[in-house]
Amino acid sequence: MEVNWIERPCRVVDRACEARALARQAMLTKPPGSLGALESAAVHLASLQGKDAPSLKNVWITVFAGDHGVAAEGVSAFPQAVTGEMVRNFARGGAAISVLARELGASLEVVNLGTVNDPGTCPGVRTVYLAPQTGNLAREAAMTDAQLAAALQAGADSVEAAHTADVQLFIAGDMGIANTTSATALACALLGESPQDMVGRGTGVDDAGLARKVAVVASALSLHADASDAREVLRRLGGFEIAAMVGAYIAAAQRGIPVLIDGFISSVAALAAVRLNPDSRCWMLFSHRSHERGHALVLAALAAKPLLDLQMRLGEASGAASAVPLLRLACALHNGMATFAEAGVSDGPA
Ligand SMILES: Cc1cc2ncn([C@H]3O[C@H](COP(=O)(O)O)[C@@H](O)[C@H]3O)c2cc1C
Ligand SMILES: O=C(O)c1cccnc1
Repeated sequence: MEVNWIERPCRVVDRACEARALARQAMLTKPPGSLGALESAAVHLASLQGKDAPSLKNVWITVFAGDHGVAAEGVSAFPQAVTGEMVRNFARGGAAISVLARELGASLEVVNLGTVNDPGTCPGVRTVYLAPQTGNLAREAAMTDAQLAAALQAGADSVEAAHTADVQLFIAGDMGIANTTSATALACALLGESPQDMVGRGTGVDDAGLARKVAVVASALSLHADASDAREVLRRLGGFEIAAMVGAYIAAAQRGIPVLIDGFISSVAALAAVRLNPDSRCWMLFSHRSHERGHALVLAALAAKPLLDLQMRLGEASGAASAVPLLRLACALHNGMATFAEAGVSDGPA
């Protein structure tokens, strides 16, 4: 039987290029390590791109959208109709990620996997219709096997389009009212954490909403406690857009395209991707620490140190997009600084 594509090997990272990048950093006119995370990011990008001069000229962003049945439990501060409305807003260029993508000169693709409030055909939106929404994970499995497979494939298809466009970085973003509930349940199940330690306010639920969210995640975890592996956990507790992000992260690692992880939702998808295909972890850079409560535990489980902590809690890939200018600076420093020898600056101990 053919191995499921999810399990196929990831591209091997270029360790010789990494060693050359580390050696170059040591020769640049600065005390070793003084540019901190900008140094390690440049070295990481060089090793992933297999280029002595890493570049982030062409950046690709896909926002995956999908609705969640669990919204019916009153776990979001906003109505479910917002998901479809925001798809239209992305298409018209008015969302935060639309502005950020324009500023970065990045390609922005929107993939609608199914919303209750159907935005219809919008320019720049690829529709991969799975259902109006997932099943309510507090009462049933979120997805069927076929829906999960199609969502994973939708993510891989975006990576294929990005590959054809010859991009140097892939960013995935999420849009789906109630998806912090889904992502939190998924993270709790994958990490064995308790809902009390993970559930946050998402779009800004009040204390009663927070208590409801904790109860919903707790009952979902007991309902799906017999889920046998990471794929089944993802099928039962995930969302269309979250599964598409998982598929995209794994496909990018297999294609050899570095990915920049966004906030909480994106990191939970990254965690699921790593559980399904552990070598995909090498291809991930982490952009920011979200204000959403559970993010710290998810980042710790991935041994991830994000570049920024701006108290952002939006999703849509907005945190990742905000970190791109820093990564571009990291590349420019790596490629453009003079070495001690070139500049005639003394590099030895005093
Ligand atoms: C106008 C608007 C734009 C958004 N863009 C991203 N999100 C973010 O908030 C939602 C998750 O939070 P919760 O679980 O509390 O519903 C997701 O749609 C996520 O992408 C938005 C939310 C709203 C309201
Ligand atoms: O960090 C995130 O991804 C996030 C946080 C709150 C709401 N939506 C997304």
